[in-house]
Amino acid sequence: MSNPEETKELLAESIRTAQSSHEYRQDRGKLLAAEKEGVWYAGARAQALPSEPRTQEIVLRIRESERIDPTLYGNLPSEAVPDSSTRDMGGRFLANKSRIAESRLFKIAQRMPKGCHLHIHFNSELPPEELFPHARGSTVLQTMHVRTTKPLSSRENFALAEVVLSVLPKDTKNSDCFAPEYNPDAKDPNNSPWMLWSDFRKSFPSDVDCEETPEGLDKAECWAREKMVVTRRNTYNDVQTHNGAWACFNQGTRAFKGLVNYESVYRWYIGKAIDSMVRDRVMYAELRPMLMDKSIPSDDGTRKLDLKDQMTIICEEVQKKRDAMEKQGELDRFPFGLKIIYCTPRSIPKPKMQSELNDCIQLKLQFPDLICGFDLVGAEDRPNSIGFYADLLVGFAATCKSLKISIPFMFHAGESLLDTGGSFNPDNSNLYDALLLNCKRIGHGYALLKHPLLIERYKKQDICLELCPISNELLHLCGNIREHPFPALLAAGLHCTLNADNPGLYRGATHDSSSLSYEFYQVMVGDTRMTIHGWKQLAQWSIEHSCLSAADKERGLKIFQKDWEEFCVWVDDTYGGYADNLTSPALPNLS
Ligand SMILES: O=c1[nH]cnc2c1ncn2[C@@H]1O[C@H](CO)[C@@H](O)[C@H]1O
Repeated sequence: MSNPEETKELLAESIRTAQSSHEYRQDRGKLLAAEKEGVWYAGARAQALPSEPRTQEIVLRIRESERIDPTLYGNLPSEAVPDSSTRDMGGRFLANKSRIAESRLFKIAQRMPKGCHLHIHFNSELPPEELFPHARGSTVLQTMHVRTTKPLSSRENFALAEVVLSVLPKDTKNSDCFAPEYNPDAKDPNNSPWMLWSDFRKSFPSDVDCEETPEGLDKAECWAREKMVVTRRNTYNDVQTHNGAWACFNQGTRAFKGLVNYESVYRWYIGKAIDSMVRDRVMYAELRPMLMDKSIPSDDGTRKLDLKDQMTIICEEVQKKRDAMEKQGELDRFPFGLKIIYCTPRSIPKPKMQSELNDCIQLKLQFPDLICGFDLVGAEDRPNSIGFYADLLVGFAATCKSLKISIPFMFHAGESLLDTGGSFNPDNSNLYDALLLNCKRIGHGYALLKHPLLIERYKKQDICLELCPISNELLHLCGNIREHPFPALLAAGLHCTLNADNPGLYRGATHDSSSLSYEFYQVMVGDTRMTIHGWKQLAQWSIEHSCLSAADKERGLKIFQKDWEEFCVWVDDTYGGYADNLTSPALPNLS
């Protein structure tokens, strides 16, 4: 033990060291500067407009003031237990939804030019609230049918039953879903489980409770809607599991399909989907329809429209929209139309996969400018892995090469916490096969951080990640955006884009058509290191990694640059004064 004199001397010495610790502070400054220099959005920052630091300052001031604003989030650390009106900024998406609607930061995210939307399932751009009015409309009044997987004769069955909508000829034999003797078997050729949707709506009891009752929908529609969309109750309830969330979601997509897949609405949908993207400041999209179902019905249910008919409708409606926009002098808002990524389920046997691959090539030959990729869909924790089909996929790539056509793979890969390709063996991870099969981009890539070698290889092969953060939360990969690995994936140097995946099913009960705006909002509140240079970089990558031609990409980037300039001016004009008057804490220097 040292004597008191020695202790005194040591303490005096340490105070002297602290006073002369400039060196430490300098080292620390250098360390931070080095990290900032190599930050993932350095490219966008290097080309920032002179006005961008100002935009950055406004956005940060607003974000940080909204974090502590008691009417929005109220995230002030305190010993007092906060009241039930507080929410975490970057907490659960659906719980925060009503706050986001009030947020200035969200309004800025809505106004921001987004570039391209590269990962969105075809049916889910629009919410069910916009589709139900069509399903009760005159053209399908006699033909829109419904079946349930249980008789709706007890309260319990209302909760348990799955629902499917479909347009069928008007002479379809009608059943009564509400009768105790209702037979739901859809596979038995001697049974017709279908009930006319208009009868179903009339017979629907008035005392069935729904979690959400969006304006304009009747009881039956609210009930059916809840079988389709992800709600707070079905995703956040404390006994929900990962598989449970996926099962609900899959039931939802099966139910939802019937609302979009008939001739008049399919046609109407294309234009409306484009309108919604334009409002969301998206300039181009690559949509993913599930094309294993080969046809959709005409409104009277008597004709079948095959894949060629469907693709023709898409081309016609895109052209109509282009013509209308050109007339308004607004073609730059959606200059390249749409492209289609052929999707088929990962659950099918090999011979079926072979015929799907053949169908994809046929469709590409018929619609060379429309078909731009091939993907496998469905939960990755269920069979099959991509590797299971490797021979067929290698053969497909070789066939495309000899036909001189390009159909790059854009597989869902790494959208999993198990990362075992639907097996018990981590060696079956889809992330290996996505690399070896030369994917142009992958859907999600959530699990990629587990593979440092793959990270390097993905970068080398310039494989872009289509991140879908809200989808990942709602399907139980993470608890909220702050737990999502996007900051680490970006910091690892991977090129990423932001995507809404299934916005029509993820939006909650609000009549608004934003989809990508929510994703951009989420990353800004999900990581304190996100900046508007980061926003811009993500949008620019979405153009660079799209399937547009080199000339279109160049044009797209030019349009984006002009839109970005206007955006920065708009932010200052609209929120500059407001932000200057905020008395928020000292802001971090992120520029
Ligand atoms: O995030 C996803 N991962 C994998 N499959 C998906 C995802 N979202 C939708 N689907 C699947 O795509 C088909 C058409 O929508 C549906 O089968 C749905 O389950």
